[in-house]
Amino acid sequence: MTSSLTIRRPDDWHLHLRDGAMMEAVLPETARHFARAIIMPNLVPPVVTGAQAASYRDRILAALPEGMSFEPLMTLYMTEETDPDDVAAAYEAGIARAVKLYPAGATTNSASGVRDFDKVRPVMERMAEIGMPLCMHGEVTDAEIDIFDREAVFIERVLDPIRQAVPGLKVVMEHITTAQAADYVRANADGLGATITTHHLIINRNHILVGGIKPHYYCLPVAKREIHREALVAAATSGDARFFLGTDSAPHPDHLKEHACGCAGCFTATNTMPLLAHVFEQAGALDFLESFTSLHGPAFYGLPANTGTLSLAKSDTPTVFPDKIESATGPVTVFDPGFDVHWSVTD
Ligand SMILES: NC(=O)N[C@@H](CC(=O)O)C(=O)O
Ligand SMILES: [Zn+2]
Ligand SMILES: [Zn+2]
Repeated sequence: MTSSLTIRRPDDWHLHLRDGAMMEAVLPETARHFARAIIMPNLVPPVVTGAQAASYRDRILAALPEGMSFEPLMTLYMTEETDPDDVAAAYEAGIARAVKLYPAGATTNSASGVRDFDKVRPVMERMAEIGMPLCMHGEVTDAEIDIFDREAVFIERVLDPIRQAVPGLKVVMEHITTAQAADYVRANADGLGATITTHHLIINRNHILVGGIKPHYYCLPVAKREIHREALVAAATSGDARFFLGTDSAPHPDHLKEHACGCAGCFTATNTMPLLAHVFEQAGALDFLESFTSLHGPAFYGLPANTGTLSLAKSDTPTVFPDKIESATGPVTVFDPGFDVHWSVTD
């Protein structure tokens, strides 16, 4: 039985840090274990321009506690007015690493996102030329499409046509939740990757709905059937370099989760690494944990892997994680996997 493990320091390729008091509360939770993260731009107002991304990056670095090191990798929120020159300049200056596409209305703070994909074609063409990745929230928003089908329909109606129309565009399918998404990634070798969250490797839709509604398990894309969770575990633990960790850790204060119209998002920054060690061990794939959390992401983004390490150990007694993180905007519930986890981060 493996009881300890040292891997290269991991990165999080999809993270929500928010801003202000919430950012101060959640940033140490990520910086404690992760060297870098792709920072999502869905603030209010969104981070659209290179100048906005640079000032958001400065606010993140200013909020970082003494003695912690962390590199935020910034993204730009794509709108129908996004200027290709501004995007290219921000990429070339190292200010922005990727652009994020939210179909308008698909998720938290996506109202300024894209309605007409033809309008953003020039930006995507420019990105393909310079090799800048496009991160996609892959769900259609049509009222008549069932929420559990929105990712699969997005692949057919939006993602595949965009990839045909803009050859060479590097795309990350963010937080994939279906077997169809994993299959699509595998079937398309060139410049296509996918992030997988911690929580989608653990919960299926029953966890949200059976025995009473569990608002802390509600996120977008919503967790699907068990067969899809199994497909995600198979993809994440396969060693296939196109799949890598993006926690999508998305803090909302409890009073907005435990609400008649509860916000979407699971907060997993605090316990992601022990949870993943558990999931990978259960799948008999502990040897592939490092490639999923620390090697495939940098390779996709064209960055070096981290030189530092992270050590985990397994003990006989279950690890106790905090139930909540306190913030000046209210407590944030830490994702509860619903089973005992014996792994913890030791160093
Ligand atoms: N995943 C979520 O359920 N919520 C995210 C937005 C997103 O990543 O879609 C958030 O910003 O709260
Ligand atoms: Zn999303
Ligand atoms: Zn997200």
